[in-house]
Amino acid sequence: MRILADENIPLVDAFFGGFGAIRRLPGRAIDHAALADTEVLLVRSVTQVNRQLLQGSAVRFVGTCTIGTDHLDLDYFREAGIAWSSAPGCNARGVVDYVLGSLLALAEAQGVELATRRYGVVGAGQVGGRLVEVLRGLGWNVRVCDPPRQAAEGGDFVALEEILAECDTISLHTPLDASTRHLFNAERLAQLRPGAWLINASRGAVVDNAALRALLEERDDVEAVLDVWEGEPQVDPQLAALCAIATPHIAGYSLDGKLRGTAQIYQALCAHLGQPAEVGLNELMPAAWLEELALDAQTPLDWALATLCRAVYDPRRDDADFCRSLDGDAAARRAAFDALRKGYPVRREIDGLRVRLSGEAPPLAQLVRALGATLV
Ligand SMILES: NC(=O)c1ccc[n+]([C@@H]2O[C@H](COP(=O)([O-])OP(=O)(O)OC[C@H]3O[C@@H](n4cnc5c(N)ncnc54)[C@H](O)[C@@H]3O)[C@@H](O)[C@H]2O)c1
Ligand SMILES: O=C(O)[C@H](O)[C@H](O)COP(=O)(O)O
Repeated sequence: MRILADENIPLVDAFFGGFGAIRRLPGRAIDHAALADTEVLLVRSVTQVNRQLLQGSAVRFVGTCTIGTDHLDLDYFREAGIAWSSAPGCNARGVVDYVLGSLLALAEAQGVELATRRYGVVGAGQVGGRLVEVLRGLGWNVRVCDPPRQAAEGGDFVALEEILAECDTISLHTPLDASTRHLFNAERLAQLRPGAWLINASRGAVVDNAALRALLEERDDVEAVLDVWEGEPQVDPQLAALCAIATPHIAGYSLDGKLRGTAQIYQALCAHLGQPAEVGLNELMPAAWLEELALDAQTPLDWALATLCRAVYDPRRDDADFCRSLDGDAAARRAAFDALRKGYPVRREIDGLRVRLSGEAPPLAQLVRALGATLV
């Protein structure tokens, strides 16, 4: 079996070596000619996989080691009888950690208490659902907007208008499709509350980037955190400069998330071929460099939150690296966007931490549990 894989998919040999010959290419260089006699195509989000790429090729299975599927033409796959799989939830925790780190950075810069803010989560699937659980576990005031889930399940959801009217911290976690493109357009952006924080780590085009830039130029009180951009890898440097935190689509880039993505696609390919999945992720996942922390029972809650989250990940470093890369011309900026992603340092997930509490401290214990970490 001939396999072509994006060079940024980790552990390709370990998982797929048993199936046959593997070639690797940068994701953006995968074109029709490169497919040659490829039967299994393994991609990440930067390869547009559609009729133009696949028609007339030997590809019978497409696996994307990502959560997002907006780069796949699923209608064409159906029409052409091409099997496919994505990796639902693989890096959702990394995005939650990114949002937590961004909130901490904004709170510190403005001298506000995170517990006093009102949170609105738009899209409560793999990522947003986990985020809601963490924020509510911390005891914070959270409203959730997810019309498809509301229609299917009923329950405790609110309209987007209520999020805009009531929440001063809004985090976007919808897929990108025709119904969510420019969900946050000029009109909705204009409704952001005074002092609002808007976080987008979903897909760039969920927010009208030109309208957001115009809003940020006009309103000093609004803060934006953007991990995703319209037109990636091209980013509007003026918009990035106006953001409190700007990063090159790395919110979900935990090592755990990337490896889970590869493992999930391996399992999907095994299922497609009717073979047992013999390679396991547990044996391949490296130990974290920091696994256990001790917290004194007297530690103030806000210090404990910042210490635990930042022990694992602080997006301000990614923001600093990205902002330095925005000085060059357009071609240099595009190259830097991809280079920062390709050379991304190893980052683990907050819920992998074990926390030892010295003494009885129920609120601290609750905080540790809310973060998904383990109390020992
Ligand atoms: N920045 C990153 O590194 C990164 C990493 C992972 C995922 N993502 C992106 O995050 C987004 C969420 O991923 P996910 O795994 O949670 O997806 P998901 O499909 O599990 O959940 C999306 C949720 O959004 C809801 N939704 C759909 N349309 C909506 C609308 N108009 N308003 C409100 N809710 C709506 C759906 O019902 C669903 O519950 C996707 O766009 C994905 O591509 C980005
Ligand atoms: O959809 C996803 O899983 C994420 O956006 C993912 O982190 C994208 O990373 P990429 O595939 O571009 O490396």
